[in-house]
Amino acid sequence: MTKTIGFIGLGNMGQAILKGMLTNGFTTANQVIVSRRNPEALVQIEEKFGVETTTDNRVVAKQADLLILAVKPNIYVSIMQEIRDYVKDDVIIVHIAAGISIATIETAFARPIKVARAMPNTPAMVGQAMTGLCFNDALNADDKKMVADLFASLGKVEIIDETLIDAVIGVSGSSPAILYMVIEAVADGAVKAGMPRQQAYQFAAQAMLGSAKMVLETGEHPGQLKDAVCSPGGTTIEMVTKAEEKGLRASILASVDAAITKSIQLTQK
Ligand SMILES: NC(=O)C1=CN([C@@H]2O[C@H](COP(=O)(O)OP(=O)(O)OC[C@H]3O[C@@H](n4cnc5c(N)ncnc54)[C@H](OP(=O)(O)O)[C@@H]3O)[C@@H](O)[C@H]2O)C=CC1
Ligand SMILES: O=C(O)[C@@H]1CCC=N1
Repeated sequence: MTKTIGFIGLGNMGQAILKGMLTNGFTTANQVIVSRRNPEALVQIEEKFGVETTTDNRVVAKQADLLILAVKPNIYVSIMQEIRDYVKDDVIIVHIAAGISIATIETAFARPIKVARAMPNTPAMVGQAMTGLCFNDALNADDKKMVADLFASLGKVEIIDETLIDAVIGVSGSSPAILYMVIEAVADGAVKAGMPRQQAYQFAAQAMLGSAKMVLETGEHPGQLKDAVCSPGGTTIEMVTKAEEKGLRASILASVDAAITKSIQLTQK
């Protein structure tokens, strides 16, 4: 990859993407330029990743062939107004914000522009992202492949229709937050029984990882896998009974639905 990759904003998600793409060889540090407002944070970023930094978003806009907007959704439009006269003609804008449609980006640039909309998640930091990706019609096949390769370097990527992006936010963009809560709660149970906390996190997180791999690698229905853990009259069926009694499934479904609803509301604003 000989293209210059620019990041405007480099917080939690931007750093997860940058770390993933450098670790997995999608690009090299000398091909990346980053802007954000906080100069001390930029010094830390230079030290940690070896990339060029600036506080001037327009400097990044001028240099980038692929420009990743990794700021919060509420400032997307003002950032686009700030940079739109500086970006290269054939720049690819990579947009990762919840609640902002491709059409909003096209309108903000007020000219034909290549837009890739991605919804990754922070497990990109460890090469295990799940990303939903869609494009506008301005990208050619090579452009699409390049952006898909970028996200493939962070974990798994699936090309989706933009109509599914809100569902992706619920199922994988936001869901790590509640999956961490599940790990925390499962570990709390073990701590209650006397296990040291750090050890409990190891056990709980490995159980989550192993269960996820079982779903992905056996292709079996999650319900079948659950049934296989439940010995008749055993401990697990007691656990499952309590989880149902406490509304675990309904609560998770409602939580995912809340994230999706919020994403739809943000998009309609
Ligand atoms: N966190 C997640 O799990 C996911 C987040 N996303 C999306 O990623 C985007 C970023 O989220 P996240 O990384 O969590 O947010 P953070 O708050 O962690 O990062 C935002 C970044 O934007 C920078 N920033 C703020 N104002 C400006 C400005 N005017 N010019 C340049 N940089 C600016 C901040 O740095 P400074 O203050 O120094 O300017 C910071 O680096 C959001 O749109 C979100 O929807 C998508 C998928 C998952
Ligand atoms: O909380 C948010 O809005 C972002 C989008 C998906 C994950 N984090």
